[in-house]
This record gives sequence, C-alpha cells and structure tokens, in this order.
Amino acid sequence: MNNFRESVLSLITETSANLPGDVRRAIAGAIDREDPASQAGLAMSAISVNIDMAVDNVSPICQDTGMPTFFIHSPRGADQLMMKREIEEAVAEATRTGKLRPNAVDALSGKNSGNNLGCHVPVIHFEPWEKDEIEVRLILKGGGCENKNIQYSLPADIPGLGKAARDLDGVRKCLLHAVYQAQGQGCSPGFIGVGIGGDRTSGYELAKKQLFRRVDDTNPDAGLQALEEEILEKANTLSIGPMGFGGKTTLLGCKIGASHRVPASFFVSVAYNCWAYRRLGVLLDPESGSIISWQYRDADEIRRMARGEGIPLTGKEVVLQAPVSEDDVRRLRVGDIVIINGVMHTGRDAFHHHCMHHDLPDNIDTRGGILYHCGPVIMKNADGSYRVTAAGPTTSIREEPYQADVIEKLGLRAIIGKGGMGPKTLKGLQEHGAVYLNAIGGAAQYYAKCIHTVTGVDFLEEMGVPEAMWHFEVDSFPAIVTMDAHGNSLHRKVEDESFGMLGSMA
Ligand SMILES: O=C(O)C[C@H](O)C(=O)O
Ligand code: SF4
Repeated sequence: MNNFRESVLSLITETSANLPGDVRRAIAGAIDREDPASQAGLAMSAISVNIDMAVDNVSPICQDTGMPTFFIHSPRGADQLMMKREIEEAVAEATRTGKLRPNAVDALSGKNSGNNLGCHVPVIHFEPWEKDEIEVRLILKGGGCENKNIQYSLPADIPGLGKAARDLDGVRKCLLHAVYQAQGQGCSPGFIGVGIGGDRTSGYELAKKQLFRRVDDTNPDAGLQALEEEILEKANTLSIGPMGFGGKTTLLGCKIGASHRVPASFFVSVAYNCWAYRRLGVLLDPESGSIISWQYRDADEIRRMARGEGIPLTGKEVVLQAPVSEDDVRRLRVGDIVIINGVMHTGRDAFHHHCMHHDLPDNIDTRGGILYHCGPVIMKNADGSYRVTAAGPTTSIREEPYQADVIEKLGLRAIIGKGGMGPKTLKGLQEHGAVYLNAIGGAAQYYAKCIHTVTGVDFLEEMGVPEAMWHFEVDSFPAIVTMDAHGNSLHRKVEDESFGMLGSMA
C-alpha cells in the first residue's frame, strides 16, 4: 500500500479543483437556460469561467473546501488504521499546498488547527464490501450549503404548503420547502440529497450519501424516481435562480433514498449542496494502493465550461474607487453592476463578533471602506508576503445581528457578500448611507484574480486564515447591487415572490 497516501492526495486535489463530469453537464444546462444578459446569466457566466480557472490553476473551485468527508469501501483484511493515518497525512499535505483551506476550528474557542485535522476531522466512514479493491469516495461540501441542510419531522405544518402527512405528498412538501428556504444562500443552483426515514442522525447520513449518486442516474424505486423528477421540475418554477437573483434554474438535481424507521418517527432529511458540487471517487489496488480508475470522470465530459468572460463589461457599470464617498453609494440602485478598484478589507464571523466588543487598532482605517465577507485561501511566499489563491464571498446572513452596528462603528460604505441580508441591515444601509453588493458565490478563482496585492493582515494569530481581517488592493472586482441605501432589496423581492409560487404548489 505504498501509494495509498499519494492516491488520496490526488483524489483531494482533483476533487477540490475539477468538477465531476455529471455535475459539469448539469451546470452546462443551467448556463444554456439563463438569458446571458440577465443577472442570473451573469452569475452562470462567472461560475463557468471560475470552473475552468480552477482546473488551469489546480486550485480550489471554491475557497470553502468544507469538512473533508471520506466514504470508504474496504475489502476483507484491509488495514483501516493505516488508511486513516495516511488519509490524515494526505489532508494535512493538501492543506499545506493550498488545495484545502485550513478549515478545522475548535468547536468552542474557534481556534484553527491550521492543517484540517481535529476532533473527528476529517470525517472517515468505513464500510466493508465483498470486492477485492478499495473504493475511496470524497465529498468537499462547504459550510454555507451545509447550513441550509434541513430536517423535517412528519406530520408537520410546512410554511406556505400546509399540512404534510406521513406519505409521499408530505415528503414532496418538505422538499419544495427545503429548496425555498435555501434561497440563494447555499449558492444556487444546487443539488439535494434526501433521506426519508432513519433516525435524526442516520437520516442526515442517508441524505448525504444520496449526493454520491450520479446526477443522471435513475432511482430503482419508481415512486421515488417520479418524486425526484417532480421536485426538479417544480423547484425550478420557484424563480429563485442562480445566487437567488431570480431566474430559471434553482435546482440541478434531487436524489432520494429511504431507510426503515421506528413507528414513532418519520424524518425527512435534506442535504443541500451548492453548484460547487465537489465529489469524486477512486478504485484502488489493494496491494499497491495505486489508482485503478476514477469515478464520475466521463470520457465525453464537457472539459471547458466558459462561453464568455465572466461578468462581461457593457460600459454601463459603475466604477467605484475605494474608499468611497457617501454620495457615490447613495447614487447606486438595486440592479447596478459595480466594478471596484482600490482598498478592500475582509471580515466575517469572528471579526464581526470582535467589533461589537472592541475598537479596532488605530492603524486600521475603515472610513469609507468596503468590507468583504470572505474567508480566503492564502499562501505565504518565501519573502514573507502573501498571495491569495481562492477568495469568493461567504454567506452574509450570519452577520445580520451585527452588520448595521458594524457599518456605523467602522464608517463602512459597502458590504460585499452573497445571499443577501435582512431587514436590520437594510435599515442600517439607509440610515448610514451604505450598500450591499452581491458577489458570485463559489467563484473563488475568478475573484482571487481581482486581488492584486495583500497589503496586510490583522488578527491572524487569534482568528486563523479564513477569519482574519485581510487588507487587499483590488482591480476590476465586479459585484451586483442587491440592497441599496433607499430601502430596496432584491433578496426580499425574490423571497416574497418565491413564497407566492410555493403556496401555489400546495
Ligand atoms: O466559508 C466560506 O468561505 C463560505 C461558505 O461556504 C458559505 O457558503 O458561506
Ligand atoms: S461559498 Fe458557495 S460554492 Fe462555496 S462552499 Fe459555500 S455554498 Fe458552496
């Protein structure tokens, strides 16, 4: 098994940087369906360019490489302890080389272990099988879409859809609601894996295992196959669209499995996966550990996804030179596309919490500043400087309790993130003269290219790479105004309209 670690390292690298064949095909369908000039079309265009860049750069498609989760089928007599050790070493090595973001933090203190190793991380499931080969499958599922997983206990009253009983129609209502509640926050268009039955734990595991089915497969159970097709069709009439901008494609796949349950419980567990659906597998030779074959890699797969140049410039964009003035941002309206040049700071969960209780050091000037909700992948150069290798937005709604106060306290003029924010922030934007800009979630390579210099970092020691406050100089960084300083929110509009559509599906 000399080559086992090398094989796992290849699996991690390929999973992080190169989407599987079936996922590529599904995304290509979404690109075809959206009007290239619409916001949904722009989002799909940036996504397609990003997918190609990740392959070319052998770098993470999305900066959030999730909690590496391995499912292993091992033959009789295989040394599982050795496999576990070698997987851990491969994970640490992939983190050192920037194929994975250091993503394992202490549950309570938030302290980053720095190498993706920690209590029960990486997640490794072993299952015996009768075959001679070893099968290693990996899913890298980021935190934003993981947060949109949802579990229902039937019977239940489902918002917008009414009573859901313990039958297929009840399950149908849960699944439509699951897609609705994700809106654009899990980087739609997404995929759902569904587990009917089991208990709370095994139900979610069953749901996640469905994400290992091919997007284009057929469910052996005809009733579940019909439901999968119905959900796919109906969810796409919710008009949530890519990134929640509105549009034709909201869901790209629905896979449903069922387990026995106890009479008292009827769970419907849903694992939501973003468009950056990173899962691959390999079959390994049990003697050498070498790769015999790859799974989900199709001979006829679509190798280049891009049709255009990301967010194409039309001349109508508003160029913002940061720091920006109040007049500049008050002129912006929902739907405007902005191109940002100049200074940008990152800040996310730990940073917002910190700001509520402390003042920033005097040397950090945030007046007129742009705060990017982003946890980048950053590598240190030999001369001590830093380079950004993946830097897409994180889900902004987590900062809803703090954002309006932080805008006021730091004198910010723009927030960049994804998925939108709520009423408290919208009011804060109006009061203090600021805007919310939506970047394209998951487009980590596309945005990394816009960051030409890392000018400094604060709180690196305490908060770790993803949560630290990084200071960037950016060039031609595109984003869409989705919440303006006049009380308008595209997110509120899409949510309201999709709730109306949901109601018509009762
Ligand atoms: O942690 C991140 O970088 C992003 C996260 O996956 C998210 O979707 O919010
Ligand atoms: S940022 Fe979006 S694409 Fe990346 S892991 Fe989170 S949900 Fe997925």
